[in-house]
Amino acid sequence: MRIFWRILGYARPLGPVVPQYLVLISLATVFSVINLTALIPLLQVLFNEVESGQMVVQPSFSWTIGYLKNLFYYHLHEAVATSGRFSALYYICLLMVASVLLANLFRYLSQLILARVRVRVIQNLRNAAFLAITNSDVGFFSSRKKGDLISRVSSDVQEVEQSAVSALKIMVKEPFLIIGYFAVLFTISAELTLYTLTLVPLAGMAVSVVARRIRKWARQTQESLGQMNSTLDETITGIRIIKALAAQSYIRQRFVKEVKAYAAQSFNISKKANLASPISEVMGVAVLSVVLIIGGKMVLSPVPELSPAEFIGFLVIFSQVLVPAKAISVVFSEINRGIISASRVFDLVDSRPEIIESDDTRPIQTLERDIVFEGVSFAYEEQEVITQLNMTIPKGKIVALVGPSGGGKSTIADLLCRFYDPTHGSITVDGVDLRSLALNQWRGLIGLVSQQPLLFHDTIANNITFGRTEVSFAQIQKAAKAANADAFIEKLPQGYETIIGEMGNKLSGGERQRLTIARAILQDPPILILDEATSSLDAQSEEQVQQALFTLMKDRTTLVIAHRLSTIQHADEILVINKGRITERGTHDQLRATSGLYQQLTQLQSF
Ligand SMILES: Nc1ncnc2c1ncn2[C@@H]1O[C@H](COP(=O)(O)OP(=O)(O)OP(=O)(O)O)[C@@H](O)[C@H]1O
Repeated sequence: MRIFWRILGYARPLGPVVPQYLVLISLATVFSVINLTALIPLLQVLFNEVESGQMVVQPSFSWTIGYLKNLFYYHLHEAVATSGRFSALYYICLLMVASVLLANLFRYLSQLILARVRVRVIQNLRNAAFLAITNSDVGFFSSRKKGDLISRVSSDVQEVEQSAVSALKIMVKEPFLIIGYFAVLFTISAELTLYTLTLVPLAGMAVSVVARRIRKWARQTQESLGQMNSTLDETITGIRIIKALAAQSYIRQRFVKEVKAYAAQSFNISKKANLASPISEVMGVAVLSVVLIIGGKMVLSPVPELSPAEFIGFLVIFSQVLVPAKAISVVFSEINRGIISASRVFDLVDSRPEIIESDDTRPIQTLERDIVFEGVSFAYEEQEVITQLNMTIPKGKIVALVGPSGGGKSTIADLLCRFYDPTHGSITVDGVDLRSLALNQWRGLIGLVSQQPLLFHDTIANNITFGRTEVSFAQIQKAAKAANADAFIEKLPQGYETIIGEMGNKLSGGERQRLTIARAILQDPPILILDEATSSLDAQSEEQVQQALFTLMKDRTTLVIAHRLSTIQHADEILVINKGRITERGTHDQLRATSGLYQQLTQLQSF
């Protein structure tokens, strides 16, 4: 239930619509009740229970249903006396049509309000989940499955909409009707109503047992869905490799297995969920029969406590009570699914990043002097991947990291971006610990050109500006020119407005890289992290990318994870990183003169 209230909390700022809703639903209820209750006088007229000529005294006013009833009968008697039974019938029918019209009008208006609430809840919930994803640490994503995260933001939120939020509709509408109907039932026969009141909860209990079972299955179903999404995502992303390895049948088998598990679990849920309705229906009819027996006795006794018309009216109204009661019981079983999905979404929403700003955060505008790693060690889990690292990147200089794969180069770059904090030692920027700096300001000073260019299914211009709106077309073009990208862009059919496909898959590797370089040039960050691409480009492409990189690195403080000899030759210091430690350091010429790892690597030319 706590989760349910929390879901409703996402309706903010729609709180002020509550009174509006209450008024509308009350009116809808009143007219629905009038509509059904009109049946009793109708039957009385038909059964000749309202005798013509019999006049009653006009009742004196009071705030009770009894007053309304008496007033109605006063006018009914009058109508029968003056115009005859048939006209009375005619008036009652008019009353029924008018009341059903009004009831439905108010119900429609109240449902519009609920629809607004529903839409708002889902909108806010989805945004909150996405916000949590964008706020999460980089490390968060290595321990989570992408498909599972996607399914939390998409299908879990949808599940909340379909069940929990729809349940809201029933839960705030039907109780009003039940109360309204019971009020009338009480005025017809308090005794009979009391009997029925003791029986209704029995029916409810049976349904709640079913509801509890459903929870268990619901969580598993959503988890299976996440698993399926993961496989789907991996397959689409890696379709080239899957085909090249002829692994289609392997991946299909995996997917088929997951789909089967999902199907089995959702069938289990349906088995239980569909039980709710028959159980409540059978219980409903059982309760109705008991009422028939007790009420029948009251009508048939020598001194009837109820007239036949009242009894039929009672039964009709009581059968209507069962409709909302049944709806509520079904909702209780459905709501469980929504609650499970909601708790999966809230898990995500509640995840707190570990990398946060300290209370006394210091602002940073630019790099003045240097970045210093002092005794830095780092472990992702148990195993240390960086050990006692000392290095200085002076302002305006290029420091290159080289070394065998898995040595820890990317981890050093991640530490510099503060995607992770060192487990030991410190990183200082102009003498200030990185952990004390305003995080977003610091990251804003860093331009990251990575091995896997992040490109979106959007135009070239938008991929270069990357969310910055204040940039003119001339600036975009200038950046593209500096990155050696202008020539190929101009040749494209729509130039800068060409859509480049998902992850830029309509461009070549070299073109993609130059586009991200153009983006970095436009961003103009004082610090640059360059994770060079290992993928081999042809000589011409390589030359163009290289030139673009030199333009980019000019006058910037650069940490480069180097894979090309040409970049390294210009580095002010080269650090050879092996198994998390610096094993050699110096300039290209100095290191080449030694007979260490660096010399071996240069002989391979690419590393
Ligand atoms: N998210 C992670 N969780 C756990 N271990 C990780 C994670 N990322 C990297 N590692 C491990 O840390 C070590 C260093 O990895 P890193 O990516 O920094 O190496 P690298 O020198 O950049 O390699 P490459 O040149 O192949 O990109 C490796 O042993 C790797 O398996």
